[in-house]
Amino acid sequence: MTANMHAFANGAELAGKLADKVTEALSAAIAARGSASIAVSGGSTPKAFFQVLSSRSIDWGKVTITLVDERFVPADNPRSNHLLVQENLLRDKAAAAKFLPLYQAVASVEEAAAIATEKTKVVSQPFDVAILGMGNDGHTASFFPGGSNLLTALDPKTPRGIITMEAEGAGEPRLTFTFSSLQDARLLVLHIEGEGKKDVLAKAEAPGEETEMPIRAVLRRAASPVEIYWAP
Ligand SMILES: O=C1O[C@H](COP(=O)(O)O)[C@@H](O)[C@H](O)[C@H]1O
Repeated sequence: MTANMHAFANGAELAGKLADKVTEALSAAIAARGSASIAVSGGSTPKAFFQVLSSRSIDWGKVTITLVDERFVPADNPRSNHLLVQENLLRDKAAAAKFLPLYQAVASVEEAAAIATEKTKVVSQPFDVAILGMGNDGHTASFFPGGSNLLTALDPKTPRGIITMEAEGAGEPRLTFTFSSLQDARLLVLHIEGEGKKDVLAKAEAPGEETEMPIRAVLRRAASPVEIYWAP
């Protein structure tokens, strides 16, 4: 419903300030409830932020990290979001955190979604922090324009959990948390970088169908304010 823009001079400054904000949110969750949860995105954007966050003094043993979305590929695949998190976030002080992968080594992506939904039930109600990204096509999480399960994924009545998505722009079949799982995170961030993404955001903020630019569902209907972190 509400979006707040936080603009920074460069990616390094953004990474530091976003790490400050997430450190504060995870530490507050631990103080209030004894544990904390964070769902992070993959792609190319979050790498520097992950590296800065991994060195922050948080009681990481009480933090569970999972992914907003994942490709149906094992963790040694270069396109795996798990691999990105393994190499850039689950290191230094953050190596003590618990990680819940979405990918499961089973025969079908549907089976993997069912297993991942069960395994992540402990943390997603709601997340303390969810960091979303956005593609140039206006997708967020794996809510792709033209996606096989897009309407179900965006339906606020679809329960929390993970569903499958196939789309032309997605490459491999995907696993993604549903809109209902992400939209009420206590800290809901949209992390984007570059002038191109700023233009995509402006287009998404204009009138149009959610199915054409699924990020619109988050910008228009999330229960939590969307904190937009942007740098050129
Ligand atoms: O496919 C994906 O892309 C988006 C955006 O990635 P970026 O490379 O443009 O930063 C990402 O948020 C999502 O988690 C990922 O699976």
